[in-house]
Formats: sequence, C-alpha cells, structure tokens
Amino acid sequence: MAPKAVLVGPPGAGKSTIGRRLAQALDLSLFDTDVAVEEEAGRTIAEIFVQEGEPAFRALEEEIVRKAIESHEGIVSLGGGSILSERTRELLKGQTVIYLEISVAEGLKRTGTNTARPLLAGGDPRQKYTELMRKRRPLYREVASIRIRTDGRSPARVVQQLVAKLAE
Ligand SMILES: Nc1ncnc2c1ncn2[C@@H]1O[C@H](COP(=O)(O)OP(=O)(O)O)[C@@H](O)[C@H]1O
Ligand SMILES: O=C(O)C1=C[C@@H](OP(=O)(O)O)[C@@H](O)[C@H](O)C1
Ligand SMILES: [Mg+2]
Repeated sequence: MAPKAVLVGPPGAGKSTIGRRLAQALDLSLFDTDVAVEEEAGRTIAEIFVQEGEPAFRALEEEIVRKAIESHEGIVSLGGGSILSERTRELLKGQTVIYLEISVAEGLKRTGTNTARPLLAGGDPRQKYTELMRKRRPLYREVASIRIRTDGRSPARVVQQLVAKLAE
C-alpha cells in the first residue's frame, strides 16, 4: 500500500507541521522520517551530523524513507534533503507528492531561531538557504504532483486547501 500523500520541501516549509495536521484532518497517521531516523539512531539529527557526518545521515535517511514509502498508508513527511537521493526520487514516481513551496525570506524566518538543523548552522543563513534552494528547487519540482504556496498562509489554511486538492 502506498501513502495517501508524501510531503516534500525545504526546511521550514511545514512538512512536519502540515503533515501532523493533514493526518489529523484525514484521520490518518503521520510518519515523519526525521523522527524515525532519530529513533533508529538513538540520537538527534544534529548529533548524527557531528559524530558521523552528512553521508552517514543520508544513508540512514534513504533507508527509512524507502520503508516509509513502501509500507506507510497514512501521511509521510520527509526531511528536506531526502530528495537529493536519486533512489528516493525514483521511489516517489507515481506517488502523491505534495511540494510545500516557500520563499527564502519566509523559510529563513521559520528556521531562524531553531538550531536543530545542522545544514543551516554556521555561516550566513541567507546564503546557505539560497544556495540550498538553487540546488534543490528543480528536484522538488521534479518529484511533486501537487504544489502549494505556504507564504502568508496559516497551517490551517494550507491543510484546508490540501484536503480539497486530495479529494479532486
Ligand atoms: N503555514 C505556516 N505558517 C506559519 N508558520 C508555519 C507554517 N508552517 C509551519 N510553520 C512554522 O514553521 C516552523 C517550521 O515548521 P516545520 O513543520 O518544522 O517545517 P519542516 O518540517 O518543513 O522543516 C515551525 O515553527 C512551524 O510552526
Ligand atoms: O534539508 C535538509 O537537508 C535537512 C532537513 C531536516 O529536516 P526538515 O526539512 O524537516 O527541517 C533534517 O532532515 C536534516 O537536518 C537535514
Ligand atoms: Mg520536519
């Protein structure tokens, strides 16, 4: 069985927040791959990055994402960088994939004070986020079957629109 929907997008787009609320609205369960990675590793994502490096994190993430896409029947929220994996992009073909779009300015506001995302830590966050979007925007678009802008829209409004789109 396939998930009802898989959420993708950059850090701060709302994959975890919207995923939780969308699952509630549809009476489904949420599988958040970041949470599963931390449970599997017994450490936080920040700790995995520091202790083992990003490639080790990506390998674990790819495995957890595969299991989620192959077996979770509810809503799946992916980590922002999951789509960097070609194998994951292949698995997403034919799935209902929602790309939560967000501007760099709004993405920075939403992630700004949170230190849990090692990829945005250190250096100039605006430059990092801009560069991240330059690389990833084509990949988010490639895997998406539904795109929704989240700037200036409350989570409740985003969920309302997604429920309508999923019923089409
Ligand atoms: N549509 C929205 N409008 C305003 N704030 C939002 C919205 N979606 C998410 N947020 C806030 O942005 C932050 C990051 O959201 P999160 O769901 O963790 O994003 P992601 O999982 O995509 O990185 C949280 O503080 C959340 O409350
Ligand atoms: O964009 C990324 O590469 C990452 C995003 C994070 O998830 P969120 O997108 O939920 O913040 C988390 O998987 C990790 O810190 C790496
Ligand atoms: Mg998240």
